[in-house]
Amino acid sequence: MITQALFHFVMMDNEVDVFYRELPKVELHAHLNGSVSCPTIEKLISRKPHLNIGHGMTAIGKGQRRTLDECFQVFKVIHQLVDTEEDILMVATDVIKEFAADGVKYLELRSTPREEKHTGLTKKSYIETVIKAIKQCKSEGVDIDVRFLVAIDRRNGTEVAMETVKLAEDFMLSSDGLVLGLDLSGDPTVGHGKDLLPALQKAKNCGLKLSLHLSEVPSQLEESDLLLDLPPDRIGHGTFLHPAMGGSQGLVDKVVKHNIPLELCLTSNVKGQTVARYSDHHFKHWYQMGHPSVICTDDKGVFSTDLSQEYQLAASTFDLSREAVWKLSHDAIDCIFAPDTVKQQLKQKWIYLQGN
Ligand SMILES: CC(C)=CCNc1ncnc2c1ncn2[C@@H]1O[C@H](COP(=O)(O)O)[C@@H](O)[C@H]1O
Ligand SMILES: [Zn+2]
Repeated sequence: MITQALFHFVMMDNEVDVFYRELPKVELHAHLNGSVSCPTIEKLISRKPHLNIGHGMTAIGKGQRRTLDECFQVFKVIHQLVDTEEDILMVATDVIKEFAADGVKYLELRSTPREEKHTGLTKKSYIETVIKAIKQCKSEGVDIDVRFLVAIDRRNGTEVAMETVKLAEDFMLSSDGLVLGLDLSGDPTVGHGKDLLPALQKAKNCGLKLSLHLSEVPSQLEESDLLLDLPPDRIGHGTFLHPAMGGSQGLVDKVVKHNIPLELCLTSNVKGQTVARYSDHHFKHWYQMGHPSVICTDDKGVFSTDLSQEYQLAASTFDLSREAVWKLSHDAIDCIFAPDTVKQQLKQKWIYLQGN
């Protein structure tokens, strides 16, 4: 598996300057099934040839764009390929090793626990299997600290959200600090956040950290206003919060007041067409304000990218010096959900790597 992770990395390496590859990085917004690389998809396809799934159906290549709806169809295809404990173990192990090969030193993976009656997969065994993969990579000495966020798919409504919070709480208490929080994701055009507020409030009260996809599409201003009062511990995308993007000063004020870091995913937003071009990305507004902004991949498999490329893209688009890029990756440490001791260890690692 190491060989395949390295192959993938060498293939992508042509496009990325070694500075970005060697830059130590923190990845805080990565959906497990959106992060599956081509070599892993190939292994999954060979396990399930009867599904007749081709590569073009699981990734969006260079220069391509898709509607948001088409992007969400891609996840459905991947979910067909990943429906057993064995698949999840392989996918999670490969994804972790690929992030490590890309210079990511700390990773918060997120995934929606799924039940698959025909294979016996349960939501509990789903999470247990991801945890098993994290522990397996650690025991093999893979140089990356990996944590897990349990995801709520907003499409599934109030009751499932409440069940997911309970599950996440159980694992938070029994996983030796591996399960740290909750993610709210899924098709932003479906459902309303107000129906999920009680579940999110409960999660917060029991000590789960919250990362919420907010204002990924323009129509969510009222929902964002409501969810920001929780407040969440981090925001995914927040594309339409800023007045320059059609949001409002009131929303920005709330984000600033609570000092809520943003997880920003340039390629995802451009390929999903919520941002027209890289130079229009809302990174520029928040970064200029000095607000905590963390570069992330979202779905490195689906969007055919990796974190080094995303840093390079941010730097070339917004004219960031190497010092500024280094500071950007260093400052991401303060936004992780793991405790202060872990932050200190990571900061030591950054200092060590800068000197070498
Ligand atoms: C369409 C598009 C531009 C996608 C990127 N933005 C996203 N917005 C909201 N939810 C997402 C996004 N990317 C992945 N997800 C969530 O992550 C799931 C896939 O990873 P997993 O099965 O939870 O392991 C998707 O089914 C979806 O619920
Ligand atoms: Zn996301």
